[in-house]
Amino acid sequence: MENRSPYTTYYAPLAVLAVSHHDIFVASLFLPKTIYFDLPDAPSKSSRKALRHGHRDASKRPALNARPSLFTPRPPSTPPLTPTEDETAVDDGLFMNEDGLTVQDVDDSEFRGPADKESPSWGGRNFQPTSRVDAPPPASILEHEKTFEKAKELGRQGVFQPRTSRSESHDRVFANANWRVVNADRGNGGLRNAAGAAARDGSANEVIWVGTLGMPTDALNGTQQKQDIHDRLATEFNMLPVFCSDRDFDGHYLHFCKQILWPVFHYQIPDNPKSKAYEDHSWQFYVNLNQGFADKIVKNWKRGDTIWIHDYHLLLLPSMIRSKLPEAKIGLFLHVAFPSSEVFRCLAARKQLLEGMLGANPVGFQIAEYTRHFLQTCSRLLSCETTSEGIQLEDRFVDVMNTAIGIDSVSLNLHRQDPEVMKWVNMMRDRYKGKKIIVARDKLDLVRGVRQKLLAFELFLNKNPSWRDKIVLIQVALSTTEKSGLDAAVGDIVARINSTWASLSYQPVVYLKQDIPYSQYLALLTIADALMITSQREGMNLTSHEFIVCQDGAYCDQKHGSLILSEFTGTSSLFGGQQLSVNPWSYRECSEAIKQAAEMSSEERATRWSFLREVVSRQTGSHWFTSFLSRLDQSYEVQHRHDQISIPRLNLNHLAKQYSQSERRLFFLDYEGTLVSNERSKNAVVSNPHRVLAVLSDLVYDNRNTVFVMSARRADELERLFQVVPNLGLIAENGCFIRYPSKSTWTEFADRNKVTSWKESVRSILQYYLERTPGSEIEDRSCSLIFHFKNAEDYTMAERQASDWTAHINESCEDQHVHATQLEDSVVVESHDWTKDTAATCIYEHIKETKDGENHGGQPDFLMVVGDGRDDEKVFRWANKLQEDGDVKNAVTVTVSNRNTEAKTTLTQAPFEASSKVSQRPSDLLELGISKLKSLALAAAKES
Ligand SMILES: O=P(O)(O)OC[C@H]1O[C@H](O[C@H]2O[C@H](CO)[C@@H](O)[C@H](O)[C@H]2O)[C@H](O)[C@@H](O)[C@@H]1O
Repeated sequence: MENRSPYTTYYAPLAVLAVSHHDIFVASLFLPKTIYFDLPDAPSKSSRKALRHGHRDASKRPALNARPSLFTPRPPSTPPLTPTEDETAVDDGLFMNEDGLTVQDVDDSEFRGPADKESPSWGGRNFQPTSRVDAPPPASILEHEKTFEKAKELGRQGVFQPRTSRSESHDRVFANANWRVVNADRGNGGLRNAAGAAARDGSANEVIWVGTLGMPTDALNGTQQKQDIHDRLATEFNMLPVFCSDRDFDGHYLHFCKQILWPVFHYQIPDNPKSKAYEDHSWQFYVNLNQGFADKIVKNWKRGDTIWIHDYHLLLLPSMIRSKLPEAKIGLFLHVAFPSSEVFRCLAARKQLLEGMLGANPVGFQIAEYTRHFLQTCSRLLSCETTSEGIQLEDRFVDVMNTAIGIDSVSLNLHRQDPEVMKWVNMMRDRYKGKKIIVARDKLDLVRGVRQKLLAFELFLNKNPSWRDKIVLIQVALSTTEKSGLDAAVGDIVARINSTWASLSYQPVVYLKQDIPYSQYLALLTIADALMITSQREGMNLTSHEFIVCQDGAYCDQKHGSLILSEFTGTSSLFGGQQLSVNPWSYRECSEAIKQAAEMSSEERATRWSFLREVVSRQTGSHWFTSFLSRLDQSYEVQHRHDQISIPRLNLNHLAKQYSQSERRLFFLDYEGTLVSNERSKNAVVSNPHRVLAVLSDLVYDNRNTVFVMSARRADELERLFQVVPNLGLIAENGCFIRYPSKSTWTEFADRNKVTSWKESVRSILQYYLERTPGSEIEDRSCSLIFHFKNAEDYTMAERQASDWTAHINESCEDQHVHATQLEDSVVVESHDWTKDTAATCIYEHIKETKDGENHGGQPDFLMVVGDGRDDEKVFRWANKLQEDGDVKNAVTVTVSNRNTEAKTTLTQAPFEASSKVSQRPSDLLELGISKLKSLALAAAKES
């Protein structure tokens, strides 16, 4: 351990963890390690070392003083001595940057291999097995219904993928080859760096990684080798490999993730009319792969362990694990953007995906915008109750929060000291002397906006011809699995700019369609006058952070370069406007930003840079890693405490004792769903109102009792219902109106002007939907508006759209303190200002102040609240607090529902009762309880 390089991400051996504590499983699609097979005809490690150490064919090697080919004028070419693909990512001690860029440990001082040279296609490397499937299927699959028909005929599920002609001998070669564990060249470098930094800083325990090897593994099926690989990774590297079939991986990653989720999460809706079919066909693979992860984690989990799931590849995993391990501590962090609900709803599997995510607690996002979108999407698509903090499910609360990832400057600074970086800094400084340099390194997919950037640069040159010869754009483009024709389009633009503006000594765009070694990458960030990011959407963008660190002037006099940054990146929202923020869709704006960057005074650059440096230093990867884990602990603690306190059933004997010992009693009894079954429920059995009335009459007979019934109904309806119990107090329209016992007048709490104003706004929205939903109607109550769609001609459609109407009102009318709630056949809109608990508080204060004995007055020493709905929870909380504060001697709060609650007792059926033949409904149970109180009350009355 002591000898490990400071650059190396450290993964402690499993044995150490086993004795110490609870484990942290970090589930991410790709493990930080993969396997290199030493095949008979592949270069051995020693021969590869020899290559790196200069024993390569001398005729192909440039002289030491040769100009670095990276920046040789046209055609842009590969840097000298670029090792072949199979040499990449094979040395231990690699460092990853955000995009999974592999970088050699600088201990290996002579080797400067390329990083992730061409983002090798899955199964496309010659030191690893080939996939059993052809991936991806050609785009033409969408044009040929017949292909699907044929697949169906053959009884196959999923994407129709012809078998490759891979031979049996291929499998045998790999089954018998020697192998080594090497650093993986794909995956989330930002996450790995953060985990490594947190471990180094001692602020988080080492983790057990769970992921795939990022290579086809069917060829290893049934071999001892597969088991050995598994065991070695588990025991020596703390990594649990998930082996899934090549077909599942292919369908999951290349199809569902890359063709459906990645574009949609970045606002690019697949517009092929047949892409729905495409999505359906790859969905099952997404499910299968997630299930593979779930099985692996469930098998290895023990009580107290933490599970932290990462990114859009594994969205079903939280609920898959939750269903097997209800008590597990599970967190989910989404690294990519989360789109607006309007975009997310285009996904066919939208509900499954959201429900999958909600198995976690907490769910984390990079920035507030994504959190907001997620909350809105859940509210709209799942019709669940949301607050700014999270989502209230029936049985638990899911915290939703944002905490942005950062970089590890410590490690980055160590790498910057590498003499190789200095070598490249010096070369490039000389090469571009007197010129402004704009740099960029992006994946070449539509989302990253490389095309827009080049067009903006072209516009800049067109508008500012005086800058010819004085400015260069160096664009590094990493290839992706995306097949979009973008490649050719970008190539054309580069050619056009260069052919228009180049001279014998000047090439305006240096375009490298390949990745570059890390040392060159760092050198580029160091010598640049500006970094230009024009992503159309991006979860964060850590290249910007790395750029800021490299611009401190420590290794180059060129410093404090400008950051031209798309406003659609997560990073943009953190940088307080000190970046040159651009809308990548506006070429004009981007070209002006280039001009501004090129002409900015050094004072202004310094001021902006200092601010950005401060943000980057504060928001580190290590901090992100530990703060998410501590938030996960907190969420779990709260949840667990709640689960642990199993709410006791109401003890009637104890209640009777409290009752008989008290002198002034105050009752708040909810009506719908509590005293009578909820008529909204499809299976409702309406209670016998006469029995309810009889029980209430008995209760109010004792003048030490003051009883209020709380209801959503209108005042006149309640009056009619309870006219035979005049001594009963009533709360109508969920707290807007109160009628005290024995009074005939109502007190209204709502401010009429306010009500009129919010109703106007809400009515105009409802009116719009009313006109488009024949059969629906708007009910105008004094303090609420109700949109009824029970009789809608197309009920199914109305029911489906109700969550959108609800969300629309909640978004538009937030400032007016109103809230819309979707019920079974209606959407109810009412004010936040007057609720059941505000009414209960008023009544309590009023009764307290009223002279003892006069009109049920005097300080209550017994308070009972019974209810079932979410709106009753606040009344429970209020009553519990009165007891805690010593204001009321006995406060009894009772729920008659199964939701998680603040009530101290429940009247729901215990499991054994539920199975008994004569099962009772909550309202019956309450009647029983009240009947018992009635007898006590009568007995007490007789005694006195
Ligand atoms: O291409 P994939 O294998 O599907 O992975 C998606 C990307 O994951 C990583 O980027 C994401 O996380 C970064 C760190 O939180 C964040 O800055 C970025 O915006 C996210 O997209 C990885 O760095 C990329 O290379 C992957 O493409």
